[in-house]
Amino acid sequence: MTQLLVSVRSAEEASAALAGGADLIDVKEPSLGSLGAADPQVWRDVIQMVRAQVPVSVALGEISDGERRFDADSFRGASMAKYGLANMADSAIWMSLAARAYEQVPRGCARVAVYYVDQSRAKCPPLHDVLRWSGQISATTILFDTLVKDGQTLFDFFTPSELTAAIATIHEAGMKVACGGSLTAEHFAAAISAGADILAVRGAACEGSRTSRVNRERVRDLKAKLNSFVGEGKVHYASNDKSRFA
Ligand SMILES: O=C[C@H](O)COP(=O)(O)O
Repeated sequence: MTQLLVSVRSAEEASAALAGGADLIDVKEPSLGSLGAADPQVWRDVIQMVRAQVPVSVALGEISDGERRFDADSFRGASMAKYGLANMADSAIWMSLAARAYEQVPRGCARVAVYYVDQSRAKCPPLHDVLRWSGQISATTILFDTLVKDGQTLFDFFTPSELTAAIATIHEAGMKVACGGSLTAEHFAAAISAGADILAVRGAACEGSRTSRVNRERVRDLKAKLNSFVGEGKVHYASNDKSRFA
């Protein structure tokens, strides 16, 4: 069943996301970018607050920001970790640079490989290269996200059928797929129909912009929307059938 991931920047926001029914909590600092790394003390605060009720993932920033060392202890209690690959498209050695950065993620913490769907703006490597490389870091999940948060969503860059095909390829490779990128409830049907395992949101869970606060009621509404598809199996999404899931 598709799960709801909510990105938070504090233990207080994690509490709101949990109370709203989030299935996974992701820690990031949204003012520092799409995958902005929060201070490891924030990771610890969130992990302590969540008390293993749901998995917690941590965002580690961009590989292109340069090597930032994280204390191995900071990852204690984190289930997943991810870096962004923005600005790596022109690097001949991005695969080894990125693989080296992931080496500091302890083995018990699953690695998530990220593909920015606004690839030309993000200047990130193409999807097929990210997938080829994901084996090098033993990634368990591929996250589709947008680098630039200007209102364009995942579906401004992927048609539903392109997303379906990409997810099928990733599933065949034995990995899960998390879909993010300014998704709102009205995108859920298309993403679930395409086969997404996880829907990753921040902006839609916040009171205002994605740098404002996560709101419990908003998370509850998003979870209710997701739950409305339970039992549907693959949602049969078609352009003339949107109203059923709107
Ligand atoms: O991990 C996914 C991102 O936090 C999604 O953020 P967004 O919904 O504001 O694009």
